[in-house]
Order: sequence, then structure tokens, then C-alpha cells
Amino acid sequence: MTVLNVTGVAVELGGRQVLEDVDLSISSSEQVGLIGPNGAGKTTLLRAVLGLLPITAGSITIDGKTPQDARGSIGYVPQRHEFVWDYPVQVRTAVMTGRTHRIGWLRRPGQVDRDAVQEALERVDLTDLANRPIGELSGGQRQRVLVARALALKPSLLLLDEPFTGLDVPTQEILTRLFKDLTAEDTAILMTTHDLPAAADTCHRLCLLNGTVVADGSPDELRDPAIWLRAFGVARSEQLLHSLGVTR
Ligand SMILES: Nc1ncnc2c1ncn2[C@@H]1O[C@H](COP(=O)(O)OP(=O)(O)OP(=O)(O)O)[C@@H](O)[C@H]1O
Repeated sequence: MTVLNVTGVAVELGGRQVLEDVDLSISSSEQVGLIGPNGAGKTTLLRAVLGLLPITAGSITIDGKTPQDARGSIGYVPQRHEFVWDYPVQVRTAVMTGRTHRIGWLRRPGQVDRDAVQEALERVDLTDLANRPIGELSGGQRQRVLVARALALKPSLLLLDEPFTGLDVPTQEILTRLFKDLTAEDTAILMTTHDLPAAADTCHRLCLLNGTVVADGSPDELRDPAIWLRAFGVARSEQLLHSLGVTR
């Protein structure tokens, strides 16, 4: 079943066309890697899917709804530096903020909300740190807080912006396993990353973006080096091709 449907989407920022004619669809149980060079528009696309940026053409639906109407079923894990870590709250409270769209701004969390937060903490193995102030956490622990915060919504679509950057191998493995479990439970995942080998290993499909979708297919279908060179806007990059295990 299609969860995310992006058709002919264009986004302008500061008078500049950042995305043009972007098509992308993701089904439940699919993990898709969004790959592209710096400035390709990956974060912009995630923010458009979240309804945080206006689109100037095309359409975006999540479970058949507009981004604004679907906000309560999209989990978003921003890049770690975008979150305010010196805010004096405990881990459990930070994770509860992920449910704001479900609870509403003026209501207090109920038992359902507390249970969802507890389950999310368990899934990222953070129950021992639930009462720790977020400012005292390591980088890997902070990443797990952000993932738990997104999971507390029990989303049908999970958007991850560079979830593995700066993480040690054990933390990467915990998250990789978790994302696999989530897709097995029908969650659709769209993840930006610069870690191409890891993306090729873990994602069902890769979407190569550079202002528009240059290629979209399974890692096996994208073995032609010309596709990667076109996506990254370079004439020739042995290192890029080598890191992908793509042969000329
Ligand atoms: N608020 C803004 N106003 C104007 N231009 C912007 C704004 N935000 C981003 N841009 C520009 O839009 C383009 C796409 O940025 P975006 O952050 O989506 O790229 P990205 O693919 O996520 O890059 P990276 O891999 O470096 O994170 C860049 O050229 C960026 O400078």
C-alpha cells in the first residue's frame, strides 16, 4: 500500500528553484534511501513532506492526506544539531514532545500517551536514562532520543535526516535493526544519508536526488556508474564508485 506519494513537486527557497518535478512513492514496509550531494535538496524534500515548506507545483500525500492533515502520522528525526539540547527537560519529557500533534497543544498527556512514550523508550533501549536531563547525554544517546520521539507518534511514515552521522558502530547497528523491525511492522521509511555503502546494504530502494530524481531503484538496479556520476554532478569520481562497489 502506498504511504507517501510525491508527484511533480517543485520547491523554491529564497527565490531559487531547489526542487523541480520530483516524483517519489514509498509503500508500507519499504525503506528508501535518499541520496545526493550537499545542497541536492534532500532536507528540503523531507521538510516539504512534513508540510513545513510550501510547494510551488505538484502534490504530496501521506496515506492519501495532505502533509498538514497527516502531521500526526509522520515521525521526523531531524539532524541532531537542529534540536535544542540545552533545554532543561528529562529524556521522557523530550520523547513526549513527539506526541504533541496527537495530544494537541492545550491537553495534558494521558495513559495512552505515557504508554506510547514508554514503548518508544524501550525500542531504543533508553529506559535506564528516562529521567536523565537531555543536556547530559552523549551523541549516540541523543540520536536515540530523537528516534524515540518520532516513534512515540506510532507513525506510518518515518523521515530520518542523516540518522547515522557521528554514531559509533554499536549504535548504528541498534538503529539499523530497529528500522528493519519497523518496516517489517509496515512502517514506511525515507532516510537521507551520505553513507552510500550502508544505504545500499540496508535500503530496499535508493532514490538519487540532485534537484530532481536522477534515478530510483533497488541497489542492484543502480549498478551503472553513469547513474551515480550524473546524480552527483561529477564527471568522474573513482572514490565515489569505489565506496559503492560499482565497477566501470
Ligand atoms: N531557507 C533557505 N533559503 C534559501 N535557500 C535555502 C534555504 N534552505 C536551504 N536552501 C538551499 O537549498 C538547497 C538545498 O538545501 P538542502 O539542505 O535541502 O540540501 P541537502 O541535500 O539536504 O544538503 P546536505 O547534504 O548538505 O544536507 C541548498 O542550495 C541550500 O543552500
